[in-house]
Amino acid sequence: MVYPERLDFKLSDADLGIDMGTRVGEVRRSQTLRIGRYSQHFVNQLKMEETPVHYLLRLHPDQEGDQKAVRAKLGKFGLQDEPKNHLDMQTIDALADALDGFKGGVVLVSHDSRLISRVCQDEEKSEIWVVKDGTVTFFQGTFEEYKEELKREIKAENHMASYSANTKREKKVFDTEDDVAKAMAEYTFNLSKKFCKKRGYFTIVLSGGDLVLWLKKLLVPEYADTEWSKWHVFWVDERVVPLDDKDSNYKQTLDSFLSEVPIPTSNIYAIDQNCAALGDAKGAAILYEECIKRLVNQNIIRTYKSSGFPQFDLQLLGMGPDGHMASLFPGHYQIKEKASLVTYITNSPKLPPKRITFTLPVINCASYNLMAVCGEAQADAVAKVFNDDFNLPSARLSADTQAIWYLDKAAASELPKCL
Ligand SMILES: O=C(O)[C@H](O)[C@@H](O)[C@H](O)[C@H](O)COP(=O)(O)O
Repeated sequence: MVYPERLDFKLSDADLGIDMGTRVGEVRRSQTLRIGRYSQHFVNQLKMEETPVHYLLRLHPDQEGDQKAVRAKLGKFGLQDEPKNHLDMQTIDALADALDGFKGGVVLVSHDSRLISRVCQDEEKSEIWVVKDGTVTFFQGTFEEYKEELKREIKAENHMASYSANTKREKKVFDTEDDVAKAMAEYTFNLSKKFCKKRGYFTIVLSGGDLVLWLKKLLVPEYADTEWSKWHVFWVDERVVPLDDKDSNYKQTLDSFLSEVPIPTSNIYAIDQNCAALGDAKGAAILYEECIKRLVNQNIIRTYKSSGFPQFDLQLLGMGPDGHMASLFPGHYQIKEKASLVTYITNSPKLPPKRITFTLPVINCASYNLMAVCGEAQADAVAKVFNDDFNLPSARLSADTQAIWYLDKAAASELPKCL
């Protein structure tokens, strides 16, 4: 592999991968670029009546032009690293005013939320980059939204309890994906029968991904006596896109399965239509949680023993190659959320980026959790889960009565023989 115009740069036999979101390019220094440095520690050398421009003119009296010309030469781009150190409140405000009025570009590195709030008020003129854990990531949103995100993160950390599984993880391996889909349908049918008889309702939670198509296996004559009218259908996670968008889990499930069975429309709980249309993930999560609580009050959804968390009869889940389940992704703090029933993410590694998701306590309170995973792409994550690598959200899956994994041979291919 050669790089254009860089014949001295050559790679052979290299296996390269580029992560989503990575920007690749070459950084070159413009020949006209001149870098100047003005340290605030020079403060003692400045005379009270002297501005930085005066100061520079004093050092370089040979500069051509008046003050204005010198100021113009000072540059169109400024890098300000913790500029407020040693400044009092009034001077910080003056700095903010100056930065606001500055016509060039500024990279401001600061811990001072007040200064950042002032300078990054206008989303059109500024953007937030978060420097954390050795990386810099672009934050999609305003600084106020970033502060709110931080508060949620801290709250989630505070609620973090040590993981303890309610039930032992079980598994069944099938020859093909089709066999997994059929077995999943049979499992669902049997539980529907059990709960409809026992309670007169069946609360079932679906997810997106391949599962949407596998549900079609329920449409065979064998399961014709399913009591569809008693079904109440929820989503463990949903993409916050308009309900008629091709990416909506609701739309996909409606098109492939729900439109084929007589489940009353009022028993199908999609996310709020307006929030979905506006891409308002936070609003969608709040309203979905309210909806769940309302159904708990109406005794349609049971509650889990003493904790009072909602308890669904069955959840059908899928896992991504990175080990995520629902919209709980590795390395994202939503997995630690213990206070809410439903939370949201606006930078999901799996697109689309805005999603809502049940939190781990809600997922694990379900009576039955069936995780169906097919394909070689997931084999590595499956092996990690069965080796109890709890960095993978799916490894934390449990249930009140049974947490069972249905795998095809390809997904199970990296499991050690002993497991
Ligand atoms: O909305 C979603 O994307 C899902 O609910 C997600 O959690 C899914 O279940 C897994 O990513 C598995 O997806 P696949 O079945 O496509 O591998």
